[in-house]
Amino acid sequence: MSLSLGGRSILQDVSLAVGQGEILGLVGPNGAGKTSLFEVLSGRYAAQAGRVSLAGRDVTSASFPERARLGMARTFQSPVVPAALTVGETFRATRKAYRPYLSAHDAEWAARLAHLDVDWERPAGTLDTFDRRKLLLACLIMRRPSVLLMDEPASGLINTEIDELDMIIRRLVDEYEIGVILIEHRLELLSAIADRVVVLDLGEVIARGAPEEVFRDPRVHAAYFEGAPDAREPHARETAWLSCSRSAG
Ligand SMILES: Nc1ncnc2c1ncn2[C@@H]1O[C@H](COP(=O)(O)OP(=O)(O)OP(=O)(O)O)[C@@H](O)[C@H]1O
Repeated sequence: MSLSLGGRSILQDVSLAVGQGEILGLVGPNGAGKTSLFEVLSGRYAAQAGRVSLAGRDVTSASFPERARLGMARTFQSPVVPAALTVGETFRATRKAYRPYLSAHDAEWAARLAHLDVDWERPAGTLDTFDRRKLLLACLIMRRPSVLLMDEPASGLINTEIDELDMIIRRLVDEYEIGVILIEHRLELLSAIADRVVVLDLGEVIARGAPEEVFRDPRVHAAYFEGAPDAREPHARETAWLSCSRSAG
C-alpha cells in the first residue's frame, strides 16, 4: 500500500497484517508514517495503491464509519473527550451512535473492562489523561470491535498506569480475541506485550518479526536511534484479520 499527501510520498509499498487475538507493535522514528498508516487502515486517508482487508472483506473503498460498523476501532494520540458531557452522557451518546442502540449494561461492561472507575456524573473534561483514555477505550469496546488500532496509548502515562494499560490490552486480546495494532515508542512495553513488531522508517517497512529479534537488529537500532536506515525489507505473511498490502491484487 502506498500513500502520497500534498505531492509527497509518505508510505511506499507497506504491507502488514494482524490476526485475531494478536498484538502487533508498530514502531519507527518520528515522521516514519505510523499515524498516516493508521489513517489509511481506518479509512480517513485513501491510499494511491494497494488494498485494505478486514475479516476477509476488501474494505479499501469503505469509509471510516463503515469500517467501524465492520469491527474496526481506533484511538488517537490525544485523548479528546466531549468537554460539555458527563461520563454518563458520553456513554449514552456512544450507545446511540449506531443502530441497534446498545444498552446501559453494555456501557457498564465496557467501563469495567477498561478499568474506568469514576463517578459517571463527572464532566468528562475533568478526567485526568489516563481516565480520558479509559473512557474513550470503553466507548470503543462497547461496540465489540474485532480490531483495535491504538496510537500511542501510553503517552502521558506514568509507569504504574502503563502497567495497568498493559493488563487492559492483554485482557482484550486474550479473552475477547481482539487484534490490536499498537503504535508505541517505548520498546520495553512492546517487548513485553507484542507478539510481533513492524518497524517503519521514512515510509517503508525496514524490519518485522518477534520484538526481541527485531530490537536487537543493528539496522533497526540505526534507523530508530540514529536516523540512518540501511535496509529495506519486502513482504507480508500470515492469516490476517486486518491487513494492508502493496497491490490491489
Ligand atoms: N496531511 C498531511 N499532509 C502532508 N504531509 C503529511 C500529512 N500528515 C502527515 N504528513 C507527513 O507524513 C510524514 C509521516 O507523518 P506521521 O504523522 O504519519 O508519522 P509518525 O510516524 O506517526 O510520526 P510521530 O511518531 O511523530 O507521530 C511526516 O513527514 C508528516 O509531516
